[in-house]
Amino acid sequence: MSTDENSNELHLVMFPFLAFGHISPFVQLSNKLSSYSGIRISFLAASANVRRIETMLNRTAATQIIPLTLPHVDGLPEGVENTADTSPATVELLKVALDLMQPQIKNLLTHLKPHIVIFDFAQSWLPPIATELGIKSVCFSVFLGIAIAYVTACIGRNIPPTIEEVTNPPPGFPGTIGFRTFEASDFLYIFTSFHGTPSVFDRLMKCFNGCDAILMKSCTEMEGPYLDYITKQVNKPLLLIGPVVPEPYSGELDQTWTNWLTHFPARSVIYCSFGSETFLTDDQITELALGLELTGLPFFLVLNFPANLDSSVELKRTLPRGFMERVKGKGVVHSGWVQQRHILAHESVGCYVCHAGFSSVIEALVNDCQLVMLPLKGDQFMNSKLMAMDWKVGVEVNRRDEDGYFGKEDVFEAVKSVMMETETEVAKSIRENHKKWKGFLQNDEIQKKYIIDLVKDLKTL
Ligand SMILES: C[C@@H]1O[C@H](OP(=O)(O)OP(=O)(O)OC[C@H]2O[C@@H](n3ccc(=O)[nH]c3=O)[C@H](O)[C@@H]2O)[C@H](O)[C@H](O)[C@H]1O
Repeated sequence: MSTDENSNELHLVMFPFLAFGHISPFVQLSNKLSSYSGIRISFLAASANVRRIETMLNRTAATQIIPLTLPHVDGLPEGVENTADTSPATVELLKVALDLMQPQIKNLLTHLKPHIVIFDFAQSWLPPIATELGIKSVCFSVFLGIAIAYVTACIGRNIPPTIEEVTNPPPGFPGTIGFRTFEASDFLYIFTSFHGTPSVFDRLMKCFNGCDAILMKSCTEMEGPYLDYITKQVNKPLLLIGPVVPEPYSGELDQTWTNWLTHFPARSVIYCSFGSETFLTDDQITELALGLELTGLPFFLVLNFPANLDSSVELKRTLPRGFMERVKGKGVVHSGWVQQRHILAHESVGCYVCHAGFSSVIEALVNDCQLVMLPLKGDQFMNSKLMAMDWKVGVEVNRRDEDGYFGKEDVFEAVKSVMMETETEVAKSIRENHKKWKGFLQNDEIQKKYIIDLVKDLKTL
């Protein structure tokens, strides 16, 4: 592809799925690229999401946000335009709305005339539209290579795999990482069709087949064998962003939390949270809360609930009886958004119990807290395996194979292994590996090199 003869400018359209877990990596990518001269970004966003994106996207003269109108879909309340604002019952209707946007997107692309449209897994209808308009399309995976590799292992199947097939790594799959029964059962979600729309697997395959290149939020140092495996499976150019480390939030940590955290000795507090849209079941909340109490360490527990529920009612309903009184002065439970990057950077925080959302684990690694993972859905299982079994930078809470049940003792044992038994070989090597990856992730030169190469790759697509 050749850029505009006169300006040599590369105009990119960004088009993420309607979820902030997806919008955020598209914003990170835009911010990395727009810091280079000659890159123009048009960021497509459903109207209701624009204000929040404005606070995240570095605005330059060459960056614009273009509001989209989400078509009406029966059952999807007006103004609900991202997964965090839906209820579990209506979340899949967002894909119905997205699919109805094809004429709007075609019209926009016709007028914007970008060189490349960078799009998400759900917009499987986009590559043919882009090709028809003479625009290159790049499918950007916000998931790690290891998760995508496992999906591409199913290429060529006429019917979805069975749970038994998913639990065993397919021939040629790098390493020995396979799924447990409850993880395999969760993985089968990608083969399920809702409201008559294509399954995630079908969408992803159409995206991969139709696009000009696949862009991964990863790099060879982090996931070389998995990226090689994907390349073999999809037979498309694989572009890499490199190690993407979220930019630190500006400003200070809220005074209330600073005051609370500062009460405790350095590296003693457990921060426990599950990202932007992962919710625990009642039983999981009970066992987690009791497990944290059992450690005897101070803790800051963040529990969120689907948008259609009242979180204060849910907290009262789900926390064990007498729990808040027993942990008074030592533990806090909060519902709602917190300044996670500030919290992880606070010197009192020594352990992060989390869902293994990729941004969250990276944020833990660039700080000094120990990583205890409790993955609950989708790519989180694979992210956690990469961290615990490949990189060996943290531990996973032990679970029952058939249904993923964990008890308070399992939470306690996992925390104990990294926070109290610090002289064991395992704990020592976890700390060593953490240090190594922290150095790698903080190396600006490596990050810059990947972005420079990516810009070159995009220009020559
Ligand atoms: C692709 C999708 O991303 C999802 O990610 P989610 O947004 O939960 O988690 P992270 O990647 O850790 O990202 C979460 C991001 O939100 C920030 N944050 C979150 C909550 C809060 O209260 N305050 C914060 O600052 C946090 O610091 C991080 O930067 C899931 O894994 C899902 O499985 C995956 O498919």
